[in-house]
Amino acid sequence: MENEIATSAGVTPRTPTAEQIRRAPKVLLHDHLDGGLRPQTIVELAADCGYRDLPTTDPVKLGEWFREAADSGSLERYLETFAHTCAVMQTREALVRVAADCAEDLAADGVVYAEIRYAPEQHLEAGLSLEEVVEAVNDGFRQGEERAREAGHRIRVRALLTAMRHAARSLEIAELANAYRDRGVAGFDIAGAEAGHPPTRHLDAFEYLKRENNHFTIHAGEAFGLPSIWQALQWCGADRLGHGVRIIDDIGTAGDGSVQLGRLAAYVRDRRIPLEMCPTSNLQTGAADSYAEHPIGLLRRLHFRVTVNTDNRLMSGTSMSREFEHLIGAFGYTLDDMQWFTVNAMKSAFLPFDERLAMINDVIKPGYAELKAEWLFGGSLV
Ligand SMILES: O=c1[nH]cnc2c1ncn2[C@@H]1O[C@H](CO)[C@@H](O)[C@H]1O
Ligand SMILES: [Zn+2]
Repeated sequence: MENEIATSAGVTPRTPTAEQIRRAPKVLLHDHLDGGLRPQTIVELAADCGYRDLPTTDPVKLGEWFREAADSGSLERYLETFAHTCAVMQTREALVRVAADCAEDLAADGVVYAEIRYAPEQHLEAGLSLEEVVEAVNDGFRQGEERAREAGHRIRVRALLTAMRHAARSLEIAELANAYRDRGVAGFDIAGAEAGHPPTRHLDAFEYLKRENNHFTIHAGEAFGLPSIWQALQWCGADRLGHGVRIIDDIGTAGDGSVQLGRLAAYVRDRRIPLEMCPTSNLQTGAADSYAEHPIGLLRRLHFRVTVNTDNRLMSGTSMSREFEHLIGAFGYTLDDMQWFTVNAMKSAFLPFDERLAMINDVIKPGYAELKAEWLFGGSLV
């Protein structure tokens, strides 16, 4: 789209180009390691480990298969596709490679800070210990950061350890997250099918993490409504909400356009609870009907602490740039809006405060300032 230039009164907000969106610094808080593999890598790892159940070994068709299979309107069916990615992530070499690819791909897409989650308990089939899984993934992230640096990109990656909500290992995984806290692991999460698996089943894990002054997020309010969000916050004490889209059910809009927040929605906004929103994933699992109708539009207008995320780049055929392209198409967002979402995400990261502040002031704001100034010079400043 053609960029408009300044009016005499000031600068008309311009629609960012695809290239600007890619180059803009972005922060990613909700992305699953086992949901972001390159199709080519899956095919090669399957051949290496003798996994024969892939639906196809053609990388292009495999990418399409994941997107279509995940596009079912149900979270449970969406999650079935992870059997294939987890199957090829069972050795140290495979985990290092997938984690390194992940960091490299995100950096090439302009992501400067990412928290990548995965469930260590899903990578033990070939005999690795939980510790070996964490160390392999950490090593992969360091390799990917290094490869990105060589390619001229800067990214920092931290891991979040996920426990599966239908299983019974959450306390053990929480202890693992705490043990690796100063070694690449920034926090904890629970994921998996939401209906029938309330977060309160894992209270001992959350209470342990709180006693240890550690951080956690909970997938809540994605496939299931307000009770799940309420439990995640008021029983479990989550620092952030994975998705949280159903908070919209506690927000009423009157005929005159005025908005009324229920007690829970008001609490989420007042306490600045970060919402890790993943628009494309939500369209696939039926949590929203279209980008234009996605609750992120209203929540951003109401100044909730909203962040933009990918969830599963493979299953959703997406990237951070693509998520922003969809939102810009639906809501007319500008670089200022992108910066607002990005600063929100950086403020909400599980990094120490001084590092978050430095990322905002020394990386994110200068990055956006440079992009916003380009129209003055008719091109890139670099
Ligand atoms: O959107 C989601 N909601 C709930 N669980 C998910 C979602 N995406 C992925 N996983 C689950 O998290 C595990 C660890 O990464 C994945 O294996 C998948 O089962
Ligand atoms: Zn998720």
